Amino acid sequence: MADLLSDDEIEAQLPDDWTRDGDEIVRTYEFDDYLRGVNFAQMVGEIAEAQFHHPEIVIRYAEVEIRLTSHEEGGITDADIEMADLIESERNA
Ligand SMILES: C[C@H](O)[C@H](O)[C@H]1CNC2=NC(N)=NC(=O)C2=N1
Repeated sequence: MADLLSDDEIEAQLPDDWTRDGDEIVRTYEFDDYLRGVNFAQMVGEIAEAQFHHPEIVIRYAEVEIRLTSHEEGGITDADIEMADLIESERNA
């Protein structure tokens, strides 16, 4: 079981454009159309399966919101930061 990160650790490790919302880290990505968002959500799902760490994904018209938390630990851990970093890498690939 991973350790919960401190407030300072979260602030220091949060990737650009991600924000903290209580026990979650969150980012909303914008797209030119709905299906690009759907395809992005599929890619995030594949990363989540590979990491066995699953975000909440909300697909809206031309935007996708990703929320990450570590349910078993009850807060934000390295696994959430790593997922955010991996999603950023894929989004910017
Ligand atoms: C049983 C438990 O759900 C699994 O061990 C994994 C699956 N994916 C997960 N995803 C997230 N975000 N947090 C978890 O604690 C988690 N646990």
